[in-house]
Amino acid sequence: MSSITNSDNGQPGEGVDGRVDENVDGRTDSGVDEAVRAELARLRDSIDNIDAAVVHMLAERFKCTQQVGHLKAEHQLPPADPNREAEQIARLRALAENAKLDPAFAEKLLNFIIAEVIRHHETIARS
Ligand SMILES: O=C(O)C(=O)C[C@]1(C(=O)O)C=C[C@@H](O)C=C1
Repeated sequence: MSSITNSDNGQPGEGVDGRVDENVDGRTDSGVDEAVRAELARLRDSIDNIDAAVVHMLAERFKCTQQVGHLKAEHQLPPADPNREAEQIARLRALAENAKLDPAFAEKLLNFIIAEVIRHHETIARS
């Protein structure tokens, strides 16, 4: 091994300074360029933050829809409201287009979430 950051045990992994072993050509022993590894790690940090935000936003959305579910059950309203859904889909598709996100994907995602909400509403109505 020709590490330039690790002076000790000859094993791949972190060097004494906490950096990943890097060979003289800037590659780790696994063959990944150090700059590529660092860029991948930076992007994955952002992805992890975004995924956490998505989870928190979804949790807040489901808190609202649970309240809607109770309101609907108390007032004998049907779990699904297709007119409302059509408005939401049209709105979300427009938002997606503006944001350069595939509108078909945005629609599928919303339908997936709403299907789960309707399932929750039906459970609440039965209880
Ligand atoms: O707005 C409602 O009536 C809801 O029950 C919420 C919701 C949604 O998740 O946005 C879910 C089911 C309905 O078909 C429409 C919308």
